[in-house]
Amino acid sequence: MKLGLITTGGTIAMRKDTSGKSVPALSGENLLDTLPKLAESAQWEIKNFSNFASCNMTPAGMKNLALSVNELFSDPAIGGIVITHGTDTLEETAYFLDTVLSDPRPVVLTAAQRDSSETDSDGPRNLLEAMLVALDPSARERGTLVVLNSEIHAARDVRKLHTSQVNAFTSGAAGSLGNIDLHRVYWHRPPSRTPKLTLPERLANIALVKIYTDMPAGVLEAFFSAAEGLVLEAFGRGNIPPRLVPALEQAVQHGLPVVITSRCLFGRTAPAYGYPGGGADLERSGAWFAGDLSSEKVRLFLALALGLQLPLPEIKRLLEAAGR
Ligand SMILES: NC(=O)C[C@H](N)C(=O)O
Repeated sequence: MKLGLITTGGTIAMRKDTSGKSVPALSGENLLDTLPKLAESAQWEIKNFSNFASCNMTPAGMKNLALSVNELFSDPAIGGIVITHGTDTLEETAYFLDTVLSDPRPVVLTAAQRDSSETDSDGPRNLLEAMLVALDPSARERGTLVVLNSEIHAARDVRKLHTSQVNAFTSGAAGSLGNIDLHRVYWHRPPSRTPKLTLPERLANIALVKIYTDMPAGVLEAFFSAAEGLVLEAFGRGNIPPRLVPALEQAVQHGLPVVITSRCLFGRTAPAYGYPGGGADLERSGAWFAGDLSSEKVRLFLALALGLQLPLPEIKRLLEAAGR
């Protein structure tokens, strides 16, 4: 089968420099050279999209990546696409692609936590297993997938939880979609359906603000002029210090969508508390809730939906469906 390989960079494509620090080094061709089995098992169409650390990825870059995926898929002989990416922002790119891609063929993101200079780098195995998933006929129509450490994750659920370990990625309570064992792909569950959006001409500029104890209202207000929408990463179930509520209300009155997420890694936000600054107070002030979708993913969803100029009530409905 013919597969596409799009390389964007990340530790998987890095090597140690003379000072012992990891820096970008390998092209797509170099990556395939690391494992003869990769070259044998598929015919590859390589696209070296970029070679940077994933702190350089942007929503505009994700949009270009989506266009590159669609361009590769215009070849009916391509059965699936593997994308290599840095782990730092991988879950964002995966979610963006999952939201805007509609082709049933698998798109599988993979990465590494240890660069290619390490004798026990996780890159070659991750790349090989990502290829096995992309080649698997039952990987079709499962949305954008993330393969690391022999696990297959759904883009909407996956998060990087550890800075350095090879088992850094988890899907929390939702669990992984499947795994790879002795070069065989096993599926545990279908992915949950998430709303799809078309690619807008322009992506809206959304600020993600982490709320902290004793945060001055002025700090929050400083974001209003800089953004077309706000994601407030609140405490717990979705609560903020009461003195920030008038600022939130003001943002809503200025027409900015304000979405409450949580600094808790797992579980849903909800307007469950009735005290000042509690979720019910925020809902009354016009804020929206997005279930268990992470702050970063809510930001991308808003950037796409506002970019499409969808009416705000429609965006609220879609976001609630995205957060389930
Ligand atoms: N493991 C990695 O890929 C981390 C790297 N800093 C990146 O995101 O590009």
